[in-house]
Amino acid sequence: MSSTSPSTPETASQHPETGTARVKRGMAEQLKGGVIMDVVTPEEAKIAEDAGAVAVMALERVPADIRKDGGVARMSDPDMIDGIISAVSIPVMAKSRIGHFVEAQVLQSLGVDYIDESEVLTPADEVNHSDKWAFTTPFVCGATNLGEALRRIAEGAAMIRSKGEAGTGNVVEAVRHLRQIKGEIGRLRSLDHNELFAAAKELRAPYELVKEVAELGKLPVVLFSAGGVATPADAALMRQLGAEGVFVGSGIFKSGDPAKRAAAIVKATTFYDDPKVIADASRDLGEAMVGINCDTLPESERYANRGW
Ligand SMILES: O=C(CO)[C@H](O)[C@H](O)COP(=O)(O)O
Repeated sequence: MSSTSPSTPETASQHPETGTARVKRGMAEQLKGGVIMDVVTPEEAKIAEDAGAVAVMALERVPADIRKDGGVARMSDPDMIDGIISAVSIPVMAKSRIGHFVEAQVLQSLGVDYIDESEVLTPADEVNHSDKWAFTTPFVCGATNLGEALRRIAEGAAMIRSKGEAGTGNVVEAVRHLRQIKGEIGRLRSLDHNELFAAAKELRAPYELVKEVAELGKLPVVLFSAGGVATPADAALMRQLGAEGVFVGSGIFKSGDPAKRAAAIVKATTFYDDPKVIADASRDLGEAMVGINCDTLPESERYANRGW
């Protein structure tokens, strides 16, 4: 395994029984260019699959409803996850709370294809994320900046999504976080090798990972964008800004015509650099979800602040 990359060797050899980083990261590679849709029932999962989603994400409530209803947001009911797995042939992801490694163990035992250790659910641990190397199931995690992304990768995440502000229907934070991550990667590339040690200290990330990103000019795992994508043009924007795919939740299932909007977002994600196709995909979609202005959102209601 040491022939892969600096971010993988010790983990694979220390945990040979739990699946290799190469396999886990490779699964995310297969989703590139696609849309991963939040679903809360088997019926929604079917709508997502029929619309062309590359995977679905099972959760208890879409983020807009978590915001509206409040309370503690947890892993979905196992029966619901089983139902979603049976309903579709595409990969099924499911969310665990940050640091709730027992929810993650349960999700792995249910046979989900990916676990999202997600800030959208109520964190279970205010200090520690789960040790993701301890699982055979790969994990995706959110990040608002490069240091956060690299800390999650050091813990074993095999895919990163920029966080955005889930459940707002407002793409502004998704843009901010993706630009932040891409901008910091660009800055690392301009440093000479002597400067990478100080950069690692500033990023609060392992030196070997920082060096790898500086050399590659990208993360060593797939980078998607999430949180607030609500229209075909939003999805295309994130792709043009460098996201390798998008997660969409509330924007689809809190809209007037979920099936139509889901298909339109898939089309725009595929043809993200063709304004004519995006224009056509944007026609006659019915009502978009009502959004929230992020500058009026109190700090305590910002999910992106969860995780560190
Ligand atoms: O956490 C997620 C990614 O795993 C959600 O799927 C995503 O953030 C949904 O946000 P929104 O409802 O704003 O589309």
